[in-house]
Amino acid sequence: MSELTLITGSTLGGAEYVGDHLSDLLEQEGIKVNVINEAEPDDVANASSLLLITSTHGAGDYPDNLAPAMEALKNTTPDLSALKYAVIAIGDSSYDTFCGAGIQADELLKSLGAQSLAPRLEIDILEQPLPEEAAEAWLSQHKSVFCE
Ligand SMILES: Cc1cc2nc3c(=O)[nH]c(=O)nc-3n(C[C@H](O)[C@H](O)[C@H](O)COP(=O)(O)O)c2cc1C
Repeated sequence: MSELTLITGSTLGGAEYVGDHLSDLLEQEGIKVNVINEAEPDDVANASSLLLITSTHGAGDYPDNLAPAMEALKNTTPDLSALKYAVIAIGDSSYDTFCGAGIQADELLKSLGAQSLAPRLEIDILEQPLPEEAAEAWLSQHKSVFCE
C-alpha cells in the first residue's frame, strides 16, 4: 500500500485530533499518510486506500468540512471499486442519530463499490471521553490491513 489518505470530518477538533494521532502511529509503522482536513471529492475518488474519521453534527449530519465532498460523491456516483477504506465514527449516544455521519459515509462508500478494509469503529464520547484511546486500540487490531 503506497500511501494512505486520512480524511477527517470535525467541527470542534476531536476527530481531527484522533486523525493526527493515528497518522503519527501509522507513520511509525512506515506507512506514508496524507492527512486532509478539508476534503475535496477527488481526494476520495483518487485515493487507493482511505481512512475516514468523522464525528457527527446537526442531527446525524456530516461536519461542515466533510459535507460538501460527501454530498458531491453522492450526486456524481463515481466508481470507487479501486478504493479500499475504513471508517471511524465518533458520536454521542444521547443522540438518536448516534454516529450518523460515519454510518452514512460507510454506506455511501460501499454503495459506490469501495472495499471495506476493517469493520467500522463507532466511538461513543459518553463512554470514551478520550476517543483517541479507542481509535488506537482499533488500529492496533487492524493495523496489518493498512500495511499490505
Ligand atoms: C450541535 C451538536 C450536534 C451533535 N449531533 C450529534 C448527532 O446527531 N449524533 C451523534 O452521534 N453525535 C452528535 N454530536 C456529538 C459530537 O459528534 C461529539 O461531541 C464529537 O465528539 C464532536 O467531535 P468533533 O470535535 O470532531 O467535532 C453533536 C454535537 C453537537 C455539539
